[in-house]
Amino acid sequence: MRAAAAGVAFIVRRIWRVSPLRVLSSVTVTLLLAFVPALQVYALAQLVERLDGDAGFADVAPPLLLVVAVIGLGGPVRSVATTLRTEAEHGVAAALTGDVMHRAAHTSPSDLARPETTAELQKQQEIATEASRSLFGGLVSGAEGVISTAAIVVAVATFSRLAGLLTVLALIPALVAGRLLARVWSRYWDAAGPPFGRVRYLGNLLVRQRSAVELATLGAGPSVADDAAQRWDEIRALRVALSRRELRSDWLVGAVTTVFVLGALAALLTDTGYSPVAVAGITGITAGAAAVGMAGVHLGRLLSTGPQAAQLRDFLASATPAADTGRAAPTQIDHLRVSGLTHTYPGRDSPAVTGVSVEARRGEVIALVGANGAGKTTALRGLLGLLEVDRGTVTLDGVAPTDVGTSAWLQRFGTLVQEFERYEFSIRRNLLLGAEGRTVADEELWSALELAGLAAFVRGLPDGLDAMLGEQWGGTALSGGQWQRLSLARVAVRNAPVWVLDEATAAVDAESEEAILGRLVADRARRITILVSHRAWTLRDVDRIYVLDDGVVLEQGRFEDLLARGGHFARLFRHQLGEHGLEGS
Ligand SMILES: Nc1ncnc2c1ncn2[C@@H]1O[C@H](COP(=O)(O)OP(=O)(O)OP(=O)(O)O)[C@@H](O)[C@H]1O
Repeated sequence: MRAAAAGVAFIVRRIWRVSPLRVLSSVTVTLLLAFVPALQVYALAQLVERLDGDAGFADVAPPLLLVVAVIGLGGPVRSVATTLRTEAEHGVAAALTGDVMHRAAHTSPSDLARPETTAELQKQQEIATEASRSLFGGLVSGAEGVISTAAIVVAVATFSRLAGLLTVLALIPALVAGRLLARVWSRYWDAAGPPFGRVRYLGNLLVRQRSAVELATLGAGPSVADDAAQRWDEIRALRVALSRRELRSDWLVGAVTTVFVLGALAALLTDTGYSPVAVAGITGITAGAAAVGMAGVHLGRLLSTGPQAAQLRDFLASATPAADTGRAAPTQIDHLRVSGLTHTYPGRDSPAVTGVSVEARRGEVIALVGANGAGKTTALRGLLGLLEVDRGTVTLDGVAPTDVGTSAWLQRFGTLVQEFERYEFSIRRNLLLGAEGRTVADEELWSALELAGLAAFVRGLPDGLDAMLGEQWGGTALSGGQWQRLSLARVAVRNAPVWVLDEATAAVDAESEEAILGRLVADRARRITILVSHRAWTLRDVDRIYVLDDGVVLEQGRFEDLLARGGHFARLFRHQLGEHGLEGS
């Protein structure tokens, strides 16, 4: 109950900040409507009293006109109330969805790397759009129901106090049912959350251009659609079970309410001595039953969605983890040291990396190599502070991630990840994504594009740096390799003191790859560069290669030394290198 009240209060405050005028007008009009049934009772009572054999039109005109006005204006005024309420609801949904997006945007990358965090964000986004809307609607309609009931009870009580009392008591079953259904609804949301998330994911696969084309090419679209349909079935089954319970509860509430209504009618007829004026009271009691139902349904809705809104409030208020010290990141790092890094992923028996130690000085290019699953990416994620490692330390010039906080730590890195995203923004915006808040001259953007081997292509575009990317926005399409070059250029614009390039040129053609790596190596002096590569020849000029196998560094050294040793490295690259070393070198 307290959580529901807290949630309602939160939504009311938020909606008030968004559009106070709409809230005020919506509440005022709805509350006015709440008095309509009672007014009707009053007008009818007046009418019946004046209807005797001697009455003329002038005698009955005032109450008659009141009845006509109440009935005639009721509909249009209600649609004004609905319009105002819907506008206010949309306003609060948009504002809260924006709040969730900002909260997501300020979540630390290490937190975002955990699946629970993204699941929570999705859940809160749903609450922001759905629950917040129904809550405001529920609050206004619930208030209308309660005030309506109170006004009717007062009107009916003028004929019979007992009838008034019984009408108000009819509220009890509706409230009890609302409370019970609130629990059922919250269990439904818990159970339906995962299939809803899955359906959204599958739906996106079928409508997002890249995955849709790939699935269509594979001929796999229908099976993904079937999969989605199955999840809908699961959701439908849960929803049907819920509807059945709602139905049973409605019947029960209806039956008990009917008993109260019958009691109220009997009391009314007895207390009015079966006089014609009882007609007004009868109208009041029947209108009261409807108002009671409305109050029960909407208050029940408040009880079920209120706690969710309270959850949303706590979620939005929760501090983003790893507050930073506020110190500016250094522009130069002399020494990187990773010592004894060990990490076991949740649910795994053995560590993905064990005791990994890596070192690099400014100006050096080092590489991590190993078969798929050897632990290279895990080691890099540990280095970036994106994992809570079991053991081991990472320092840059003696400073550890915990000394400065996650985002300040990450400012020291320019990272190109294996699964880089294709941001369908303009080229300029793409390049500036890692340098937000810094003024970057166009020359800097061009030299980054030069490094990544993309400058000639961008110069050829009519809008140059401002060319929009992504065909679905009427922009330019890029090839896979061009997207990767753009991501590399972004790392260059970021200009961080440590570059982490996880297969940065895997999609680039061999000739261009050689040129890009040549430029990277030539330009190495100002930074520490860490590469992950599966192509032997890209490792020739690297200062030190760390060879990982099953999460352990088996060998380290320069390219020729490792080859000469004939160990794991030599075996790993045997096919690429041919019998006597690098073919064609
Ligand atoms: N999020 C995760 N949860 C559980 N296990 C994981 C997770 N990420 C990776 N692993 C496991 O950890 C091991 C090392 O994976 P990692 O991604 O570090 O390998 P890698 O050397 O980078 O491989 P690749 O060359 O394919 O990129 C693998 O066995 C992988 O299945």
